[in-house]
Amino acid sequence: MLIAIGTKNPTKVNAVKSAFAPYISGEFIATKVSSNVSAQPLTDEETMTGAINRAKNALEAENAQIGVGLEGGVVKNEMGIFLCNWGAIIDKQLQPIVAGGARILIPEEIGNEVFAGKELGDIMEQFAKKNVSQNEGAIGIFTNGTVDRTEMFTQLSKLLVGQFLYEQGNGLAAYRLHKRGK
Ligand SMILES: O=P(O)(O)OP(=O)(O)OP(=O)(O)OC[C@H]1O[C@@H](n2cnc3c(O)ncnc32)[C@H](O)[C@@H]1O
Ligand SMILES: [Mg+2]
Repeated sequence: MLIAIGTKNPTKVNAVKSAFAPYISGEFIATKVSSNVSAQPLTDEETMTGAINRAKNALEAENAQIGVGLEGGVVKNEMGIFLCNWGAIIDKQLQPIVAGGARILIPEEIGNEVFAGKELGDIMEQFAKKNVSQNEGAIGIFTNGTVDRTEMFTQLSKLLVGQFLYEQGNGLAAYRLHKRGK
């Protein structure tokens, strides 16, 4: 089975491989695809849509059996600005399984810069004076290294593969999203 992962970011690729490998035997291929949403999603819906689009685009680009997409974003509510992450698995049925990742508050000044139009990855690079998004991630920086971006995406990927296996074992499509929004 060919499993196409819609990114070249090593935190995402390594997370999918380590979460899927114990359960699904197959070959993994990392492929750079569009998310068809903005580079910096600002809502749960946009972030989830980006994950679904990456999964679909990866499946099609590599003619794979399964496509996987992971997308990072931020969300704002009355309590503050939070990291948000979503992931999706898609197969030839093209109806996605989705799961969300951990979320933490980010400093207000950083969140405001994101909502003013900058990418979080670029802000974090300036803030930490090194590449963050392909290493520990903002989540790793702001949790003092207790949970890094790879670990967060690994748990998210386990949620995805677990739902996929549950569905296969039970013959249910309960976890498939049937509505795709716009
Ligand atoms: O190559 P891709 O897969 O696009 O990897 P990316 O690091 O750009 O990741 P996303 O597009 O999914 O994330 C959208 C933006 O949010 C940033 N981002 C999201 N979560 C982050 C985190 O935990 N640490 C650092 N940057 C993060 C990221 O760098 C982008 O600017
Ligand atoms: Mg990106």
